[in-house]
Amino acid sequence: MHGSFIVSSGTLKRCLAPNFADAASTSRRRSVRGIPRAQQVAEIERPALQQSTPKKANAPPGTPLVPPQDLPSRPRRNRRSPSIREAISETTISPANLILPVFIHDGEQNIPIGSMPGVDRLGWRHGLLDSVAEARSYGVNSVVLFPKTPEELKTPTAEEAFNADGLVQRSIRLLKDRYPDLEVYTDVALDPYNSDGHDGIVRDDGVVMNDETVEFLCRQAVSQARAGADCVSPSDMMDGRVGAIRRALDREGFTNVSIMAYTAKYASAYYGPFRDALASAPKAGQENRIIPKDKKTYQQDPANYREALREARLDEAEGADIMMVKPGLPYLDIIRLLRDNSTLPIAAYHVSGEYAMLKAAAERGWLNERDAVLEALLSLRRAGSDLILTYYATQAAKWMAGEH
Ligand SMILES: NCc1[nH]cc(CCC(=O)O)c1CC(=O)O
Repeated sequence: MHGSFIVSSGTLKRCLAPNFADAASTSRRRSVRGIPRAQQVAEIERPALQQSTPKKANAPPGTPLVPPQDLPSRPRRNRRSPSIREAISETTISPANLILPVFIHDGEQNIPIGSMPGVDRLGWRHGLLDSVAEARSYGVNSVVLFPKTPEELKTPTAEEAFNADGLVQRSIRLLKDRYPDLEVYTDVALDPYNSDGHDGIVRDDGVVMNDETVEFLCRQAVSQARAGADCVSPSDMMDGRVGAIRRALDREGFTNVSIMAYTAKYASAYYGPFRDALASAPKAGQENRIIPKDKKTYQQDPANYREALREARLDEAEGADIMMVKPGLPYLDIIRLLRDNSTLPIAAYHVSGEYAMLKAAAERGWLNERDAVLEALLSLRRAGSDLILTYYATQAAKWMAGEH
């Protein structure tokens, strides 16, 4: 193995650093009249270094300690073998970092989702239990639940969200009954239950009402906690909801239930396949009512960076246990921003559109799916996230275990 790295220094200079080698030999040959060569290098090429570098006792005055052409910087030495690369690898990822989002419906069959090949709406009993069992067998022990609500149960005020016997509440009980050590996360927002397709309650004039919505979110979070959820995750982006939910949970005795806040959630085009999966996109307006066609009055503008820090300070002060950035790859700078400005764990949501892009390219043979997915997830970790929500969770854990 080492043999492959033994190349004559002349060849190395020609192959790897032709410009550097040329520059070094030219400077040696060049002579400036009346000045000794060592001094020429020192005075002409490195005046600043000459002043600050300590000198060997017996070296002539003006001799730089390390003439630059004799100590070329070669970062490739630290990449030359798998052992050295592994030894100095800065970022790791393991199945324990992953949270699997699952779509569930109130039926028995698993139903494929067109824009997310490989992901199904799971039958809430067997499909869900099987999927969780498989994830756990590869070390993924966290799930977050997203329900597909039948249209007839949706209302403008989304009461189904806190039905004690609703699909999510039943599914939490089923999961915690079977796997008490499973970490069950829930989504807190009204969109899967709201006939208008918004995360909050829409007034007739089209305003998504903040404080009224927060009251409903508190009831939703408490009902999920009562069913056994370990962590509730407000994804609605209403103001003040983290503090209100914290107080509501504590008042009901759920001081151990945590809150993973969607802190910096952007009004993104990358949620398209998710809204297909749940039929939860904003609905068209009606004659007597205005319904906003997008979520820009509550989700953040993709152009904004500082705003994420403002949201993070609020969520932290209001008692969030984990802060999330969403989507993932297009927002690596925001993950890093939060990481550097908080001591809380940071989560990243590798969303449905990111999954769909990778799948589509892989299906066409344009990307190596395994390598591209693991690189994407590693990048989310490198940017500073502790947890990653990804539809690839089980598959990625399989790849990490060396399976195909
Ligand atoms: N509050 C709803 C919610 N929770 C998670 C996602 C998107 C997740 C994904 O795209 O994978 C959305 C969609 C939205 O805000 O419209």
